[in-house]
Amino acid sequence: MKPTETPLLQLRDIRRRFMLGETAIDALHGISLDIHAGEFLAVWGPSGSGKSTLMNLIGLIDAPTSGEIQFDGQHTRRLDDDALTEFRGRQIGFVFQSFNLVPVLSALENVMLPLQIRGISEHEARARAAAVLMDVGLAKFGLSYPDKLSGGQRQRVAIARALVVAPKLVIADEPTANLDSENSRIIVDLMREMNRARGVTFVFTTHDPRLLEHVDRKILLRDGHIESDEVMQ
Ligand SMILES: Nc1ncnc2c1ncn2[C@@H]1O[C@H](COP(=O)(O)OP(=O)(O)OP(=O)(O)O)[C@@H](O)[C@H]1O
Repeated sequence: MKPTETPLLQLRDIRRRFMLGETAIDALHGISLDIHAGEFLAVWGPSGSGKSTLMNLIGLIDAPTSGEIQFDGQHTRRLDDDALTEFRGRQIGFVFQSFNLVPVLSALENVMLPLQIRGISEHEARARAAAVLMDVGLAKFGLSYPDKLSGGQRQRVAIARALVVAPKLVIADEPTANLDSENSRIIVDLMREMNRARGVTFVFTTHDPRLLEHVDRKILLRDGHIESDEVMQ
């Protein structure tokens, strides 16, 4: 990270209020944060602290109630829904705790899907997807369907699917929540390897402090506030 570079993400005084009937729930209370290209960052904290809410805002899936988010210098508030969808599709990959693979598609076809949605030919999509599957160690499993893969393997497919469009940012909300501790470690190591090899920025959330050992930076959320923001040496 070069300190003079424009941050990949700039969040300024972000607030997010949910209304449950007449009751207001303030999930985030004025978060300001810069994330630089190439960072490998974990957001952690207790249940209900606002981690998923923050991920949805950083991933441009949700909009803040107030405050400003710039992605690569672009004021996201100025994008309409179609522009935002297109922008998100090009710039951001997502990994979910429940893997979210399409059960009727093979591992390779799942990874091809984001490329085909963008109109890339089947031939090219197949070649690009196969290359990324190889990078995540699943070259031999391209023809396997999700129900024949272990949880750890499914999450590797999901990481390949997130990376195949060559996004600047991958957001992973609790990517290890459905995995045992050994597979959790393997998934965090794989994300780290992909971060280093491809220069892709990763932001992931976790409840598990053991997974914070190899991150560049860890942000502790509590009650919708940043309690600490530690950069590792
Ligand atoms: N759609 C919603 N409607 C109402 N309240 C919500 C909504 N989404 C989140 N909240 C509330 O906002 C607060 C933060 O929730 P959030 O899911 O971001 O926390 P979290 O840290 O991700 O929790 P967990 O670790 O359990 O997933 C909680 O009080 C939650 O109940």
